[in-house]
Amino acid sequence: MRLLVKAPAKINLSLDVLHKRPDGYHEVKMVMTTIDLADWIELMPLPSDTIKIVSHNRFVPDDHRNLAYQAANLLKETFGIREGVAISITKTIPVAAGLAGGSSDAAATLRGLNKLWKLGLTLDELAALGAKIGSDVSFCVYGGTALATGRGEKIESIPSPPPCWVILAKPTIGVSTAEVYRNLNVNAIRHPDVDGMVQAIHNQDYERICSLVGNVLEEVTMKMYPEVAHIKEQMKRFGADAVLMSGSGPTVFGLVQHDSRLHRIYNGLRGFCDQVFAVRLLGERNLLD
Ligand SMILES: C[C@](O)(CO)[C@H](O)COP(=O)(O)OP(=O)(O)OC[C@H]1O[C@@H](n2ccc(N)nc2=O)[C@H](O)[C@@H]1O
Ligand SMILES: Nc1ncnc2c1ncn2[C@@H]1O[C@H](COP(=O)(O)OP(=O)(O)OP(=O)(O)O)[C@@H](O)[C@H]1O
Repeated sequence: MRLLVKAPAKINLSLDVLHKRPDGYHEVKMVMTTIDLADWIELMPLPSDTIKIVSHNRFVPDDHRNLAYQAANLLKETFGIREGVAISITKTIPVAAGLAGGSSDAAATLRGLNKLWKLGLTLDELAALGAKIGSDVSFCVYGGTALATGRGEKIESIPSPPPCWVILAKPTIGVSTAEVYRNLNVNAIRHPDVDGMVQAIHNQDYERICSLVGNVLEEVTMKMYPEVAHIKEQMKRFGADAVLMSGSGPTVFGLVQHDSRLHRIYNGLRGFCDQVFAVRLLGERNLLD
């Protein structure tokens, strides 16, 4: 049996850092939502007891460093599985972009192998395993929209925001998440209103959602890469309703409700940025199953 699994990207509508923890991670409080920009993971059983990664993207490792490899390996070790699998990854999500591409590939691999190897694990169990691979993996196991706390692995699902377009523009740089967190001064943070964002989503109040978007990592990445600020300014100037950097960046996203404005923003960005996407929010969490 071959299995094809969708691995959607995420954006952070609100991202706050509360403090640095003794274990080196940062305690976060953030609202994340999946978007219809996705990698595809194909899982094929192998006769030998090995994990093989196939990817035609030169930025994606094809060995144990690949997060999808780590997901398969974790299941094999935890449940003593002797079967092999070939994992073919078709990338659409830009790499090292703040969109959780690798994390989503790992989450899709966990969901898919749960079926292929008939493990019968719940999403909560898969999410707990995912947290061992990376902080964003638990959210990606569920998808949809959530309030994430802890180091990002404690997930409370919330309704999805009202429908809108998401325009994404990625400058031609990749960002190291570890470096961005390292450069964050936790004593000089202007905290976004994450609770307000959750409330606005519950109320389906699009204008309020737009007014509350905020990400404390944005300033850090912008200092390192001024092109992020430039893209943000341009996206605002072209008429997006709200504009923010996702995760640790460098991708900037804009929310737009009117189709007419979408084309203007998209074409304007394409004038100076190679990687521009216009997609929809993905909707509720259980659409992934
Ligand atoms: C920026 C976000 O993408 C927002 O969703 C996440 O917080 C990062 O999630 P991620 O890429 O899955 O992060 P991980 O792979 O777990 O960690 C990469 C590195 O980022 C830093 N890190 C990550 C998460 C966190 N809450 N605090 C941290 O300080 C740590 O230095 C860690 O070594
Ligand atoms: N399946 C994968 N797809 C992409 N990158 C991967 C994958 N597995 C491992 N990597 C490595 O992880 C690094 C970060 O890539 P990724 O695209 O996941 O970053 P990101 O979108 O910034 O993640 P996040 O938003 O969770 O911080 C890459 O430079 C790459 O070397």
